Amino acid sequence: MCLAEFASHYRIVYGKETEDCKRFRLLNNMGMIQKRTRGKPAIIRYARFSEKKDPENFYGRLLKLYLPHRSESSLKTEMFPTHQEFYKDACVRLPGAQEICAVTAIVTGNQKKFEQHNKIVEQVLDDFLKNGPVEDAWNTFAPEAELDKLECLEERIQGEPLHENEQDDVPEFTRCKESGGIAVAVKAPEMSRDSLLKMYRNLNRTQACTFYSVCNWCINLVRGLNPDPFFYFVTGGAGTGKSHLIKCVYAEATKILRNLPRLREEADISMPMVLLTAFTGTASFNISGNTLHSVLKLPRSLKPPYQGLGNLIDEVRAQLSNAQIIIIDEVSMISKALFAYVNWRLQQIKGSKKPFGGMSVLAVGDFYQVPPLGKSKPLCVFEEDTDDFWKDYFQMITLTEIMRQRDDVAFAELLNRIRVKQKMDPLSNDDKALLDQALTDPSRCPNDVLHIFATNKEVHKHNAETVSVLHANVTNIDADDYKKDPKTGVMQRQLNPSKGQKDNLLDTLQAAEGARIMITRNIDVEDGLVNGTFGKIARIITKTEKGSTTVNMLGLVLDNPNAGQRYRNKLPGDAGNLVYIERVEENLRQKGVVRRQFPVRLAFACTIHKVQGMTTQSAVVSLKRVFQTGMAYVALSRTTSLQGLHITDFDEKKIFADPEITASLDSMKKASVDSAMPLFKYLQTTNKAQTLTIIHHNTEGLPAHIEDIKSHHELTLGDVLCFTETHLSGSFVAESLQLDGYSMFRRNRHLSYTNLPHIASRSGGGVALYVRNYYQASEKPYLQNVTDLEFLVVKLESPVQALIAVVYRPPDYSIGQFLLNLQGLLESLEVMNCQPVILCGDFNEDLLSSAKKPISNMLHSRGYTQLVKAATTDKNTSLDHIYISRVQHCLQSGVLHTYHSYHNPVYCVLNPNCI
Ligand SMILES: Nc1ncnc2c1ncn2[C@@H]1O[C@H](COP(=O)(O)OP(=O)(O)OP(=O)(O)O)[C@@H](O)[C@H]1O
Repeated sequence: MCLAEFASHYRIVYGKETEDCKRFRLLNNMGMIQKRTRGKPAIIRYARFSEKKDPENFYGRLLKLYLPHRSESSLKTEMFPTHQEFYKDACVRLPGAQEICAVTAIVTGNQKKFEQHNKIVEQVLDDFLKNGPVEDAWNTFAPEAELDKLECLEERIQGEPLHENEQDDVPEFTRCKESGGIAVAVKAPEMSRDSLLKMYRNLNRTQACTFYSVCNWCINLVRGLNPDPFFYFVTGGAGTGKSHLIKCVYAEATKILRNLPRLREEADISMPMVLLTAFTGTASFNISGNTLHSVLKLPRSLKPPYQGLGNLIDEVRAQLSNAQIIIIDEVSMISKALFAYVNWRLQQIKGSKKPFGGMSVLAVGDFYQVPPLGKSKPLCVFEEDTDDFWKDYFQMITLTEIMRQRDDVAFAELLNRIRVKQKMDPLSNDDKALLDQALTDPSRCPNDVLHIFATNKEVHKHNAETVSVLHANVTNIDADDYKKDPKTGVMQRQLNPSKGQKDNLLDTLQAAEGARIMITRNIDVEDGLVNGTFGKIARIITKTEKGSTTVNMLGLVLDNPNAGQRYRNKLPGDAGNLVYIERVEENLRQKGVVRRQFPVRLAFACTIHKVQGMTTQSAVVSLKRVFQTGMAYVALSRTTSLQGLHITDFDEKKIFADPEITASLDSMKKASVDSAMPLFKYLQTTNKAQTLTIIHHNTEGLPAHIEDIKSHHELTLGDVLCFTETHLSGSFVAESLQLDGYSMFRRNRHLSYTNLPHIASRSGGGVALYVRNYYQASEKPYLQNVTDLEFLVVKLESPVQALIAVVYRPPDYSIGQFLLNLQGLLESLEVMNCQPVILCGDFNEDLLSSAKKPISNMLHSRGYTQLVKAATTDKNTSLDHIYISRVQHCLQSGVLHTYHSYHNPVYCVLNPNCI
């Protein structure tokens, strides 16, 4: 007995009314069967369950009992009005009545439980059968879920590009170009090296660790070391600097990867080495990237089976041939299906079965913010029966320092708590008191500040009200609708727009010069004209034709001054900052109607979904109709300070995170990026007061890099900083070259040579030494028999003793002569009778090469040990050395990272107690 067969007899067995079957099917189709359990469908569920285990199951036997001997008509005479009566009868007739009784008891129990609202359900179903499905049917049961559904549908429709061929041809209309290209270039103006350096300097410690980890991977790739791809997930609360980090990683990784031998020789370096992508147009423009869909040419429907690229494959392969890393921003908005597609697509493009085609992935986002559209679970939540690339590969890095609200620490900390607050968790009294400061009566909220609501309905209402309050001259711009004449097949212009359309383009746009607006369509992703770009209307341009006047262009001033470069200077007489947009065209849901309208809406207010990723000075946030996890958190975290935040309709229950997210993030693998800062890591576990840390760094110019040095997280941990290639000249030392808390000693190149004028007269070179003020230190300037050497010696007198020398050997300085002079220096150091002696510098002798190493050999022969074992330059050479006379003093040594010099700093931590 199969289930279908049983179900087809079901009506006969219960025979109450033939509508039952229809209802069952409807319920089933609506996916409501689990929730709307009535007695009968529930029994079908049990049948399915027991059937699997035992083909000779209860229902099978029931049917054998009732059906084989009777015709359908005789059965009908034996209809049972209720389950109970049917079971009573079956118990008497069927052998094994005990088992049946047990099942009956379960069924009766379930019936009581599930059928308690039977009457209401019956009524609703009758209504449903009579009137068909109502669009917001769920509203009665779950208003929040319905809102969610409708909003998501709307957002999705707005975000999707139209297919070229979907349009009916309306005469004389040129559509705006949809962007579909590959992200081969940075979209917003490329940042200057100076602005990038400023951003690198500002990286906080975790941001810097991540930055260096990725850069290090790139350097290893360039060095030919074939490192395994990385799969990092960078997360952190709103404003913790995820986008800032992405921009830094993208720029530096691209710079390093340009040196890949393969690229240097033959490849076209205009093709991207790093793919910079995000799910939405706004998020991609924010990071100067492109949408994931357009970069990987993903289809709209993600349903399996996987659709390959077809004829496009060669073109896309060529365009992505250099790509080594893909960065995906706002990954929390990406569904599992889309993520799986990204994997397949990259495998196809790269012709490799390795995960993501062998590329490294930097996924960035915050799962505590607004979740993916529709029903899809967030990527990080593990599900048994779906491909889980996330759990298998990704390692998490958490940014904790809030950068957006860094000047309002109390507010920043409050936001961190709100981010993870569960629905039933109460806010602490302190947090309540802090939020109380932002509670504002709606009538007292400033009109000219962005209002943030949960739903589109609230947004539309606020916009309509505000435009008439703030602007006297409001122009109503009706949509131009065209409808096909069924007789002639010609598109006819409609006198009035079709009203009540739920489409992307408005029936009537209320426009006014000075009014805040938001673009609602991806007009040009590369140029920043995307769904979610904010600005204001500056000019309304009309044209008159055949006596009727229509608006044909809007001149906008966009909040992001970099956006819309390609849409400027279209009309004489403006300041060049206006971005002109025209109407776009769209098929309405109403069949056969094509609409032309400006893809903008008023934006005195917008939804929470639209403000994700935005930073603003002030905003009014209404929590009234918040319906989803993370929404309140996103809304409340937009302003840079609590002072700029106004909250209306406060309800702490509206602030809630998804517990599944907390659980899944807790169990996620953590990336050990702190190994990118070995010195910091080591000193964290050590009593710093009992160590002496010495760092050597070839700065490639102290004046050019002093700011990089001051902001370096590990250089500033050194007690003694030995610098080579200071590039200083003259006797004057700028104040900016001083380091807070350190005393500076220096020796310029031209003072260092007496017999080698060709070196002395060259710019560059030079050495300097900074000693932390905690130590009493003195320079040993005049050493007998030491000439023609760029060196500096400082003696630490107390609280510990050590003799520290820094040396620079220019690459063209002959080895023989250099060795002689170096020997002179060592002899002078030895007679000072101070141990240990530490000699560090850039010797331009590669310890990793197979060539002879006369300098290190000579030092070894005099009892010195070289401490640095790894490469110290981008080219995998080890030119920067630290020699120590008594190796037992060394606790730790290694190489640090920088972005500003070809040379990486080298360090050692010594034990002064031993000294
Ligand atoms: N290291 C930094 N130094 C200086 N400013 C920073 C730093 N990191 C981020 N910021 C600034 O803090 C603000 C928020 O940063 P960003 O947009 O990168 O955060 P986010 O984590 O991407 O936020 P959201 O999750 O809301 O999108 C921005 O104004 C950014 O310029």
